[in-house]
Amino acid sequence: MTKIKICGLSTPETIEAAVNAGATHIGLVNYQKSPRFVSVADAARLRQTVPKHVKTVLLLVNETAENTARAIGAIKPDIVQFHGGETPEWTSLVRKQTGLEVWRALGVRDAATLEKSRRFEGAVDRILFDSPAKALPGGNGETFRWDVLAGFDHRTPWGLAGGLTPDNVAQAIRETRTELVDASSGLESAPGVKDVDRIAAFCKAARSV
Ligand SMILES: O=C(O)c1ccccc1N[C@@H]1O[C@H](COP(=O)(O)O)[C@@H](O)[C@H]1O
Repeated sequence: MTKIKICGLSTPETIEAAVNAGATHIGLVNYQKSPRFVSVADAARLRQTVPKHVKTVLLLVNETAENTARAIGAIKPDIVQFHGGETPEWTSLVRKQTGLEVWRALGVRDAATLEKSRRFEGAVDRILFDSPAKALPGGNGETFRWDVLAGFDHRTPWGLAGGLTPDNVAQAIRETRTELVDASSGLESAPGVKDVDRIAAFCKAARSV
């Protein structure tokens, strides 16, 4: 069964909707420029509402060591997702010091950029292939050419992100054979406002494959 991460949740109601729809992971975005930003204090409260069988992913972008430690200590996520320019040395260090699962997002432009993921072998638990950064480093609602992933020799577990919606997620899974899908802005009625019906439709479509 494909793992499903619903990211950028900011209310107990939408977390409950994602859990009830079958999400395996929920994401909390602690990045101030995002319309999905949740403060450390709010994220810590929201995290308490997530049942144990669902993993909580804390998304950070180019944070300082101090802020990273503070956020992890307060929120106690299961997974930390780095979505900026974090180095393999940094992801490795966080992984070792916290014992948490660590993911790193990479923007895919073409086949050559996939080679970049090699740098993170042994330094992360999962690579998230996303569209290249635009106004935001992620959460831009844009897909990339999934065929670029075809034939790539993945040596690290990976997931697919970038512009996934209830309408394209089944095709994305069939085409890429990804074991995890991650969606955010495609499940909203307005920037930062998650739509519970779209969350349910997304999970249903992902589980149908
Ligand atoms: O969601 C955001 O605002 C965000 C901000 C900064 C970095 C990443 C962000 N979101 C992540 O980007 C991918 C793709 O999102 P989308 O489905 O295209 O909207 C996903 O991992 C989001 O969690």
